[in-house]
This record gives sequence, structure tokens and C-alpha cells, in this order.
Amino acid sequence: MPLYWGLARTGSLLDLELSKDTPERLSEQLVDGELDIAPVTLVEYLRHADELVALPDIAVGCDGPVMSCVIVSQRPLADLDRERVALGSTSRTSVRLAELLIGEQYGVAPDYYSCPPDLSLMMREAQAGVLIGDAALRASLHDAPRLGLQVHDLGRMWKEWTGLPFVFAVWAVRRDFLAREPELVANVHRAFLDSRDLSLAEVGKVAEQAARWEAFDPPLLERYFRTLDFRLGAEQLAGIDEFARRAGFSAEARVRLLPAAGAQ
Ligand SMILES: C=C(O[C@@H]1C=C(C(=O)O)C=C[C@H]1O)C(=O)O
Repeated sequence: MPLYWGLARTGSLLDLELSKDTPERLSEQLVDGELDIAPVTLVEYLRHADELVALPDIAVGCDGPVMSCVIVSQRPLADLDRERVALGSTSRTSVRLAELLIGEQYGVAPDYYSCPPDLSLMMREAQAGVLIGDAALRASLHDAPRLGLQVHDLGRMWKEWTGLPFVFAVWAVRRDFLAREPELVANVHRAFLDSRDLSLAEVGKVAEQAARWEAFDPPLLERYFRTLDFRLGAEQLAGIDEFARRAGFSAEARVRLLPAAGAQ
């Protein structure tokens, strides 16, 4: 993921205790207070909005297709009423977005259940499944065409529905930690922004390195990294507010950004 590549490249943040884990574990550890700063999936942020502050200008989102957050389906989405739909257990936000789109845009009410993110298992037990990350890329690029399955890109569907960007994850700091260590938070924020900028400037190299342990070639990975939208500004916040409203979060569940340095 281009957001971390630059950290390793420049050796930033080596004086801090860094923790590497899957996105859902990092989200969980942040909301449990085991981590002070971490990426957090949007739905978990919204559930704990009163304890967290988001770092501006960095996120994992899209403005149109995202490629890696998809519904894979054996039949048209309009035909899923009362059919089983598997929700990949590594996702919190894409699964909620998929439920919302299927219910509101297609007017059907499937029977949802949680399932490990494995396409063949999902297709044995259900008519459709929601996948994110590598499993989604593998499913949509390799398996779905081979098996004759439909792929529905959640970023594209959201854009068609609302005209807005979508944000899957933000970087957040716990409020109590921010109050104690504002300068450290500013430094960590800066390091992530620099890492993101460096990685995007050298995205071809990032893709080449990532291709060594992924089942995709460098050009495909480069296209994917350029498809993701790493910004978090006014338009992305509008997308977040629209999702929070449509998904039934309370008016208090809003993403609040850390004020820019010197603005307090
Ligand atoms: C773009 C992605 O977004 C991810 C989607 C998440 C979710 O659905 O809960 C969580 C973290 C994000 O980084 C991806 O995993 O490919």
C-alpha cells in the first residue's frame, strides 16, 4: 500500500513504537485504546466519533471505481431478494455500503451472513459475496471472468447513486492522546503525508515491489494505486456525511479533522 512504502524508504517514525497488522485489527486496536494513531475503517470511526479526530488530507477512498471493493454475484443484484449474500468478514465499511446499495438502489432484501473472504466458499453457499482488498482484486480480475460471475464495483455504484467520492478508511488519533501529544501527532501526520507523496511520485517502483508478492503484474498494480484516492478534503467529507446519513448514523457521528497547524 503506497501509504506505508515511503515510511520504510525514508526511515521515518523509527523512534516510535510501530505496529503492523491487518486493517480490521488496526481499527479494533485504535477503538480499544491499544493504539494511539492508526488507519481506521470508516464505519468504526463513525461508531466511535466522540473519541477520535481524523488526520486531514489522507484516506483510502475513490471517486468512481475503486477496483478492490466489490460485490461478486451469480445473478443480477435486483434478483437477490431473500437470497443468501455473504459479507466478507475482513470488511466493516464495504459490507455496510453493499447492504445500503442493494437495499436502497435495487429495493431487495437478501439474507446476509458473515463469511471468510474466500470467493469459492462464498459462491458455494450464497448467490453473491462482498470482498475487499487482494481477495476482491483476485476475484474481479482472475476468477469472475473465468467463472462467468458479475462484478459490481462499490465505488462506481456509490458515485452513480450520489455523485460523490467514497472514503473507506481514514487515519485517526485518539482525542486523549492528541491532548497530551499534539506535536507528536503533527509529526506523525507529516510523515504519512510525505510517505504518500513519495510513494505516488515513485508509484511505478511501489508497484514493482508489490508485484513480487501479489498475483498481479506491475502495470495492473500501478493502475490500482492510481485508482485509489488518498485525499481527505471537503468533497470526501461530503461523501462521508452522505454515507453516515444514509446508513442511519446519528447526526453526532461525523468525521472531525485535526485543525491545520497554527489554525488553533
Ligand atoms: C480500498 C480498500 O478499502 C478498505 C476497506 C475497508 C472496509 O471495507 O472495511 C477497510 C479498510 C480499507 O482500506 C481495500 O481494502 O481494498
